[in-house]
Amino acid sequence: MKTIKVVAAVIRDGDKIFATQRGYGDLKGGWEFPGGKIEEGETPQEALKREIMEELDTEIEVGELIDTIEYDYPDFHLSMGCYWCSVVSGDLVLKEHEAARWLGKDELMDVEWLPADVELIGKLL
Ligand SMILES: Nc1nc2c([nH]c(=O)n2[C@H]2C[C@H](O)[C@@H](COP(=O)(O)OP(=O)(O)OP(=O)(O)O)O2)c(=O)[nH]1
Ligand SMILES: [Mg+2]
Repeated sequence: MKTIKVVAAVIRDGDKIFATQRGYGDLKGGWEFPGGKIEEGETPQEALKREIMEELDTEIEVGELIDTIEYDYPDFHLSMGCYWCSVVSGDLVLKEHEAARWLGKDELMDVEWLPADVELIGKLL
């Protein structure tokens, strides 16, 4: 099966984290951490900064790796590096997503996460 390498930003502000709802494609409507596919020649950190600029018009600082999630979707294997991040500048403008929420710890289960994210949410709790 084909492996897709993805990076995702867990953007934190105080005790809340930023979740976004996918606006297009097969998984439309599911909640995720913003980010996307690593392109050839990029480090994970470079890819994540680029993706967040593209998707949210915001500059971030990429911190520690939280976990790498490995998940089998029906048609590909996902390998997703999830990093703690914080906003450096910008207003988190939704350029591709349908909606976004800042979630506190007691709200993390209030949205319908993509299947691969459920394990990560368990770890964040
Ligand atoms: N960004 C992101 N993708 C996730 C998460 N969970 C999860 O299963 N995925 C899957 C959905 C996609 O099949 C795959 C790649 O993410 P993506 O669609 O954001 O990639 P991208 O921004 O490069 O978008 P595109 O140019 O390919 O349309 O990872 C998550 O929390 N964040
Ligand atoms: Mg994306």
